[in-house]
Amino acid sequence: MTELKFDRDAVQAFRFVRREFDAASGVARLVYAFDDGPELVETVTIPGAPFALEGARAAAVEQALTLLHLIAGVSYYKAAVPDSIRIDYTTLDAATAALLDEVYRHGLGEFAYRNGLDLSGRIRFPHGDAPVTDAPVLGLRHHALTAIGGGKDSLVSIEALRGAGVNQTVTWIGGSQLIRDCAERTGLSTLNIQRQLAPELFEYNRLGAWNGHIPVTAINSAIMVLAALLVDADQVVFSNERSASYGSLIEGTGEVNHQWSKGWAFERDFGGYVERRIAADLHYYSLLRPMSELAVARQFARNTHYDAYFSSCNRNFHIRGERPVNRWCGVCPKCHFVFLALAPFMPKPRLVGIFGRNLLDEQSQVAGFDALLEFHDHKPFECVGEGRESRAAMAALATRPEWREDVIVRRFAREVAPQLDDAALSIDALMVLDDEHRIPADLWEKLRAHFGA
Ligand SMILES: CC(=O)N[C@H]1[C@@H](OP(=O)(O)OP(=O)(O)OC[C@H]2O[C@@H](n3ccc(=O)[nH]c3=O)[C@H](O)[C@@H]2O)O[C@H](CO)[C@@H](O)[C@@H]1O[C@H](C)C(=O)N[C@@H](C)C(=O)N[C@@H](CCC(=O)O)C(=O)O
Ligand SMILES: Nc1ncnc2c1ncn2[C@@H]1O[C@H](COP(=O)(O)OP(=O)(O)OP(=O)(O)O)[C@@H](O)[C@H]1O
Repeated sequence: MTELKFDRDAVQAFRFVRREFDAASGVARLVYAFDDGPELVETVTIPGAPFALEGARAAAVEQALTLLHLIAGVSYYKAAVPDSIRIDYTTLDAATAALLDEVYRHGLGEFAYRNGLDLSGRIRFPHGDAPVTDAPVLGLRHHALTAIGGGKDSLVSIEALRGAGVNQTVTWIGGSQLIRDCAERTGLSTLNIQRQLAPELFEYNRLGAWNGHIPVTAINSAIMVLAALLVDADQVVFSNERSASYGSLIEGTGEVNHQWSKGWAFERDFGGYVERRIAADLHYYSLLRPMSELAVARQFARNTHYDAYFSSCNRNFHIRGERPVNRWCGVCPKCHFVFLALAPFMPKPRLVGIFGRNLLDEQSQVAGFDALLEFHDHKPFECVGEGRESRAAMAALATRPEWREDVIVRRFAREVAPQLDDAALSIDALMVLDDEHRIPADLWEKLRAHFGA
């Protein structure tokens, strides 16, 4: 076997070499390379094969496969960030290139900031000027593929869809046992899609590749769109809340959003693209877009069914490496935020029971909570709510006898709250539902009261 070499500074071009889908096995192969280096092959396996594909459905699958190939390339492109991008097998149109420029530019925002790279004007997908045709209506079955991530958000969506009478298949990507347990706990039909990154990527990381966060929700979204066409479903449902559209405000840099591909701009542009260019009746939307994180937390707290199953702690989801012992590490920003967001809406013993400890009564956690409050620090690069949500939740706890003596709450009341405007600390203001979303009108009609009350 030849030894793998990688010099990120010597790379000139990132190549999208080819993409293949084998309908007999359900395996998609996404092939990339740097210059004339070895092929990097990522595989995605959709259960349910063999798939019978012909006519307009086969054409839509090919379009979706290409979109997935182009978006999933971000994991590899980031390793060298070369000036040139080449698509070996097709010429993109301007709209497709513009979507990809946006996904790479913003989706790699945190990566660029942390590595001190300036990506503005650097990412340009090549394109021609051929005219494009609108996607046909495929007559897809009225059915939702609902993405499940093991945390509270997707469980809120799943229960809301169930309540509204929408048929759904709970769907996840990857081999997480925790997500499988949550999915099975729903009692609904499930679909587990496997994904293997090209193993050379980990080797390249070891050899000094650029590394950092990638827009994983964009990749998962493109996988789910391909899966919807294959299993015949007309909706792909995510659970990204309004708060995901707001990033961390960094002094001297501006806004950097860790969760950009969970935000509204991505949902709007990706969802619109799917309907215009892949299948006119395939609808991609986030059911929680009108809601703040606190509104989602309130909704989750109304149901105890998942208490012993769910976890929002991302340390459960590493491809390799250790996982927390009891599903919650208790010290990361997501653990901090979810504990704080649920606290106003749950009896204290229930919440402490879920986490196995009271994070708000641990002196060593002060700095972690300060970052959430945007007090002496910026919002962490994690999927956590806005600073104003954390401040409102903490202010509510400061009025509750069962919480106000805990060290972090006491410190907030003493040192942070006096510097804040009381009017900006209202939880009620954060419960108002927003009108910016892509939820089908008839469904939203049924859910508005359910979410708003
Ligand atoms: C589990 C986790 O949080 N991972 C982030 C972590 O990566 P780490 O190196 O500690 O472990 P791995 O996840 O095992 O990744 C190994 C390497 O592979 C790269 N990689 C992974 C997946 C992929 O699709 N493409 C890749 O290139 C990865 O970059 C590593 O080099 O730190 C990384 C750097 O900051 C993060 O990129 C890892 O985040 C994962 C991609 C991930 O799946 N994270 C989700 C739990 C997550 O952050 N979800 C957000 C949504 C954010 C979004 O932009 O959509 C959420 O919780 O809402
Ligand atoms: N492995 C996965 N497969 C499919 N979808 C996923 C996966 N991981 C996350 N998602 C989806 O991505 C979106 C963002 O994930 P996120 O982690 O915020 O949600 P969650 O796990 O449902 O809740 P929480 O915010 O409490 O962690 C959600 O719609 C979630 O269902």
